[in-house]
Amino acid sequence: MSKIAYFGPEGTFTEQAARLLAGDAELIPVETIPLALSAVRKGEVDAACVPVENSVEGAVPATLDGLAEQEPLVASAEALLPVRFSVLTRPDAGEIQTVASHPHALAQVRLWLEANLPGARPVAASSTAAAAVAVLAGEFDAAVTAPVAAEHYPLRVMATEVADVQDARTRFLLVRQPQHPLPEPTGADRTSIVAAAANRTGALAELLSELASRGINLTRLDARPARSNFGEYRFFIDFEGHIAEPRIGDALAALRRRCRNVRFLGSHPRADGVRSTIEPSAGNDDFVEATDWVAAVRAGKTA
Ligand SMILES: O=C(O)C(=O)Cc1ccccc1
Repeated sequence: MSKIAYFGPEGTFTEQAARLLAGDAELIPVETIPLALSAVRKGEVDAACVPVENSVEGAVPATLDGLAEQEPLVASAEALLPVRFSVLTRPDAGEIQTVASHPHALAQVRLWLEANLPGARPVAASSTAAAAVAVLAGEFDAAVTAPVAAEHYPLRVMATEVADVQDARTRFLLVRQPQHPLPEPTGADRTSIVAAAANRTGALAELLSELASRGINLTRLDARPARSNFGEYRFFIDFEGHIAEPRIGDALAALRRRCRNVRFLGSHPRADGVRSTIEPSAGNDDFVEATDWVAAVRAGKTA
């Protein structure tokens, strides 16, 4: 049976996402995102499930940095979860003075906490479920968690369906070693790369223009410090399409030509099923026809 590590402990949102993506794989909780990624790199598990972006709070830095550094890993699937929180306390809780959770969760319930627990101090925990564990251990008074955490930990449910922004969602990735075969293209796919653009005028614009000129629609652009030199950035770029498509292969080759420091982070079906936009003259058939024409000209068969 294959093994999938997920950002745990048991009862995180990531466990819910891993269950959606796992099939019949064995799920193994791991305390941090870097540890989940390193379990894949070491071959201790076949894949890892990690959160990558949230519609309210944006990117999950530990995942982006973890994918940009060390041995390459490639995303082979994604899941999109609606994010509404539960607030859990010990059954004997008195006054709530501290509320623990993952920073992304705390940021998404700030208004609710101000209105409902005005005196409580927010405290960052490594995950929502780690916060539940800490409440159980008496370290904090309340935890902001995924709804499933209440099934794992004997805590009292003080509130459910808590969210300052309705319809918030988090996207999760299933990442593997690069030798694992990529999923087939479906017409509703996402490709991700990270590129360390040179520190000179127009470098990022040049990379983006390779995608724009091929009619490729971006779905995300995030900058993170390169961490080695102050002022240097890595750009995480997601766009519609699959590396198996001629138009996407052509774009990736152009990006590589412009930037030796580009890393492929995966091509996989989109969880929302949105099909790629194909601009006039920028479909796969157009790329194939143009390449075939050049070959025919070179072979002296046409002009
Ligand atoms: O801590 C968790 O439960 C996670 O899986 C990370 C997370 C935190 C907040 C919203 C979505 C995912």
